[in-house]
Amino acid sequence: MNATTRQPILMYDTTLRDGSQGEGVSFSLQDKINVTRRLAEMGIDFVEGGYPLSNEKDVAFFQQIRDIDLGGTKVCAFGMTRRRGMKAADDPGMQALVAAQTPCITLVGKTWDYHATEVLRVSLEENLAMIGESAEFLGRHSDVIYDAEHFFDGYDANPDYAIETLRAAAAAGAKWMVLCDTNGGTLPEQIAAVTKTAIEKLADFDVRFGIHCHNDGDLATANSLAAVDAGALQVQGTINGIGERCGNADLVAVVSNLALKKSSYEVLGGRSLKHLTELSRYVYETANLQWRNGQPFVGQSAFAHKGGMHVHAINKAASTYEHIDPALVGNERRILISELSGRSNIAAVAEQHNIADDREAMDKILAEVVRLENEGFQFENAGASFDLLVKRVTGSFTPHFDTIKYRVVAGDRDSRSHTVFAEAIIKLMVGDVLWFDAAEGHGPVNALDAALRKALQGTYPCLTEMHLIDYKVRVVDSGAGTAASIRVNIESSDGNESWGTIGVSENIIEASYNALVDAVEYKLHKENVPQPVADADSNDQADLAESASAN
Ligand SMILES: CC(=O)SCCNC(=O)CCNC(=O)[C@H](O)C(C)(C)COP(=O)(O)OP(=O)(O)OC[C@H]1O[C@@H](n2cnc3c(N)ncnc32)[C@H](O)[C@@H]1OP(=O)(O)O
Ligand SMILES: CC(=O)C(=O)O
Repeated sequence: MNATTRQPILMYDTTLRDGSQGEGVSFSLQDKINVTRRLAEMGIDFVEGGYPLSNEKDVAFFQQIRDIDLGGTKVCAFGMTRRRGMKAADDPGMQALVAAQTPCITLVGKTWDYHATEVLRVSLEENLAMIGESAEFLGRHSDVIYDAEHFFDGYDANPDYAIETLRAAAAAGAKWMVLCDTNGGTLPEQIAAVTKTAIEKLADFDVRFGIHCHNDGDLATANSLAAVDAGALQVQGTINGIGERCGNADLVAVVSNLALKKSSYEVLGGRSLKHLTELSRYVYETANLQWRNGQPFVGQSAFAHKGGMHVHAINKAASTYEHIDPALVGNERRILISELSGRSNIAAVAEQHNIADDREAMDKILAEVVRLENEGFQFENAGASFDLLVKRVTGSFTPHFDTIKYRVVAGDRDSRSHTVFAEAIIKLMVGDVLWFDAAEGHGPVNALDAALRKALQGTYPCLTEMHLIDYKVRVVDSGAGTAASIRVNIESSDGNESWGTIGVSENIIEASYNALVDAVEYKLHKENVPQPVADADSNDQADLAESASAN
């Protein structure tokens, strides 16, 4: 390989096998097929689909995936060496692996003498026979990738025996030797030294090496990179690092570091990483897990800037506080507004308000943000409320309605349907028309939302497009140290855009109502809906539009 050629490092994804050993993770058959397709589109070289001895779902996966075109991506079935004291051909695990009909079979065997004698309760010779006979039997059907479980702990305890186990697999025809840091406690310098030695000791075999690291010391990515530098040509890991205990090496970070930081390697056949953030979020959603905001490269906070001094600098040059361009991995820069903001945060976020040159306006906005954060507000997830705040402070806010009063009765039980419901009544002025409405809902906020929109939809039909998509409540200590406040965050959507609003009060209903009002006002402002002009003839006597009705 000459100096300009990049060494390909193959990516082996075990999200569907080791990832599903993570607490709280379970994939349906369709999930597994969908994730496999996504991994193939990304250019992942190997996808470990599951353990065919383990369950019917995994058996069905291997049957169905066979008929799907995955381009150059190879599907692997995973299983352990034959059980002690039987022939490989008679072992149900071996038979299940062969029946999976995958181009590669990943065989896990014991490296650590302690595991062989204490866990499997076999002699060291029988363990070597189990590895060799299993690899030889499976190799008649598919390429064998040998996962040397506990390789680093085994090497530490008995280096000669650890190497013997690899030689047993290699002599039987296994194509890959994957060194596993199964307990995840090894340090990068040990990984590098032992990987290098293992490669040297097997120089007489035509085999390639890989690495499989767990994250118990929070070093799985660093350990994987150290092994690559020592000569490993395959990295096993999972998307988002999900997996047994503290998880596996996060392939998102491994791929990004190798592709963007290490010019001597090539991953994913040189493809772009611009769908990496999308893939990460897809896997979180499919596994029904919360995103990890602080996840390097693809997390929502990975390029989120909060400190005023940071934002000031990145407005001049993004590289002052960003290690890569977020677009390279499909992520985006975010500027957060908080009490730690400076004028630069305000100017960046309030770009559409054209106030970048108005230092006085920015100072006023900043002072208002600091004051409100002291009361328990937080604008990071309430961009729409911040937008309205800017309008209010700069004098460009005119409300579309004024609330006169509202009341909620919660917890009533309908004696016919036996359901618990809430009722809300609302009285408000739109221009010079008084609206008085009532609505029911599954809970107080649902009822208030329904009543508010019922009262307004006649005047503002575009409100029929919007609905609530998320509602969060939190108790917060206000800076004043008085009674605890309730912070309500509401996420609304109209199908084209979603927006966050906030309300804070000692009363949960009031906090919710304020967040709802902001949500509605934001929608009306973004649609440029004009505020109604009061009719001069009816100034002294408001029309009463009594539209209250039982739902
Ligand atoms: C490091 C890793 O992540 S390896 C993968 C771990 N993943 C999983 O365990 C998930 C899938 N596993 C399963 O579904 C089940 O454990 C099965 C179907 C494989 C086996 O189930 P069971 O037969 O009920 O066995 P159980 O799980 O209790 O114990 C493991 C058995 O495998 C044997 N075994 C464990 N590792 C190996 C190995 N590398 N080679 C041969 N036999 C092994 C043990 O000796 C034990 O057999 P014994 O009961 O005769 O002593
Ligand atoms: C093979 C495997 O999952 C491990 O050793 O951790």
